Amino acid sequence: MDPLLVTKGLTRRFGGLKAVDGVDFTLMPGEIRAVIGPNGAGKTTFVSMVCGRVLPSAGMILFDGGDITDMPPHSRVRQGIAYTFQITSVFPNLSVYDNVALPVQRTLTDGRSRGAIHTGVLTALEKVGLADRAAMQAGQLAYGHQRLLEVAMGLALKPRLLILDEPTQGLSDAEIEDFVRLVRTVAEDATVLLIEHNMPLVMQLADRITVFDAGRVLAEGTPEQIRSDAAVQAAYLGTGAGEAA
Ligand SMILES: Nc1ncnc2c1ncn2[C@@H]1O[C@H](COP(=O)(O)OP(=O)(O)OP(=O)(O)O)[C@@H](O)[C@H]1O
Repeated sequence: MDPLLVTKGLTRRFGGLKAVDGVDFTLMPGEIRAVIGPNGAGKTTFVSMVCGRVLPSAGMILFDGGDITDMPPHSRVRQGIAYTFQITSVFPNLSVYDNVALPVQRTLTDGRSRGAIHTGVLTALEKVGLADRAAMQAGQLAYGHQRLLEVAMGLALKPRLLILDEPTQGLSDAEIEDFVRLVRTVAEDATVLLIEHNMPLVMQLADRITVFDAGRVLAEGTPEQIRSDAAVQAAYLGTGAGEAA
């Protein structure tokens, strides 16, 4: 099987700081990959380069074998890279339904078939458990539900790669359980790249974990391998990141 995503020597400098420093990374199709690491380790900068919001200072990004390093973000979306970010991107004055209808329209070649839009919106909302809130104004949703709406907006693009940046931030324990189920469902059709600070969730959900530290990959492996990695424990797990961060 060929990798879905590869980065080679991926680097991003901000002034004198190397936020991401020569990262070689490979993601196989169908994987659920978690990216973990201390605050400021470069996780968000890394995934931002994958989706095109931040341009690399050096290095290369391959998606499904093709070089996307210089491709604009909207073209990457068309290739199947969808992302949700820490800062909520829902339109608060639109309904939940209309928020999801926007990305659904982007996936339709004619863009106007009401039936196809309706089906696409409901499928995405049902996956995240928000179908019964379709008529609500998005800004009236609880914070956790707004995060789920973002995931629905990402799913509506029918991505091959779904990038989630701290999706469980602000979710209750019950919502996190639903989220775990949701990601497993998503992973039946797509590859998931997840930045997440909730370690029990990462250990439970990820097939593999990549640990960032100071812009570099400190370790990579299965949850068991990462849990027992001394360098990871010293840099991260030992610092109480399991409870908080
Ligand atoms: N646009 C920017 N301009 C300057 N410095 C930046 C910019 N974006 C990120 N940085 C710096 O790059 C480093 C990596 O930041 P990044 O947000 O990628 O880390 P992170 O691992 O995602 O952290 P967190 O867990 O806090 O989200 C940090 O030192 C940060 O201050």
